[in-house]
Amino acid sequence: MEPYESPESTMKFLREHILGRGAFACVFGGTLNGIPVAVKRIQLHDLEAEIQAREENILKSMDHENVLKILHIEENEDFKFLVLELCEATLHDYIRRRYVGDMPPDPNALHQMASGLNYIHSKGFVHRNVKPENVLISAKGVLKIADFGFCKPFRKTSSFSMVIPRGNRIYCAPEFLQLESKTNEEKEKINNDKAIDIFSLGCLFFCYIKMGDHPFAKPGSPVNYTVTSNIVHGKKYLHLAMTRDHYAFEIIDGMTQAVPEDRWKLEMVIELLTPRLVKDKMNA
Ligand SMILES: Nc1ncnc2c1ncn2[C@@H]1O[C@H](COP(=O)(O)OP(=O)(O)OP(=O)(O)O)[C@@H](O)[C@H]1O
Repeated sequence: MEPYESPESTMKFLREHILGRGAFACVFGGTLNGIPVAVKRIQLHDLEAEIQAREENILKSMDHENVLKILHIEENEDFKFLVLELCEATLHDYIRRRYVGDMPPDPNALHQMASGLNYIHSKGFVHRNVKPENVLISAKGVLKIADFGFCKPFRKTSSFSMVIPRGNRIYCAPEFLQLESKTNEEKEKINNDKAIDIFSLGCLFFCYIKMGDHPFAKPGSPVNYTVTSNIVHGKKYLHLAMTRDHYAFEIIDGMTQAVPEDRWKLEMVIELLTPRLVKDKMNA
């Protein structure tokens, strides 16, 4: 098949070279100025203009090692193309053991994810869809938070959709899962709160260390829809799957507190994941 060649730039990709698919996009391997890149192709009529613009504007404003970079944007009458730095795999692939390339040591991987998310928060955004599929792994084994389709500026009261990301909800905070039953004012507060991302990242940390397990799934039972019910009812099984003296126990427990105000702040998580403090904890 002929490659897609942009009429306005040096972007090229092969339609059969698919790196992944999401609910709204197909991602292809391609090149820009001869350099390998990922091209995220979004069907224009599939998405409201506001959502399309949101992802590209947010990505353009980000510059951090642990946040996926956007290199170029263009569109034709049918599609928008977001040209992104190329990664090798997602954390989902790693957990499923489909990716066996370079990875940082576990505490450093957690540190990288927390640093990327903290940067996103520092720029005034809540990501709202932190899950293994949305953390990418670069060829050098650097972790990058990606997919800003549900990301939202906080503090801004807006007509922003209150919809919970579709698909897998097992990383959603309890207050986020119960959004439908809330008043508009409560919905606004929850959607604006960085604490929903911190809860998701806490679940993701556990899933990463335990290669697919979930802190709200009974050890040995499948990680399925019962997890969301356990999250809502505060049934956490962390202590059955990880010893209390594990360097990450307190951190994950703190990040997955039921009450948003009680959840640990990312600054504290990042500090406790510095190599010196992890070493002290491991030697204690
Ligand atoms: N920069 C990249 N490098 C390599 N693969 C990528 C890259 N970006 C995305 N992918 C692959 O494409 C998949 C879909 O991408 P993405 O999550 O951005 O699409 P989406 O439609 O916004 O997804 P969602 O359904 O989560 O909203 C990812 O899970 C990953 O496998």
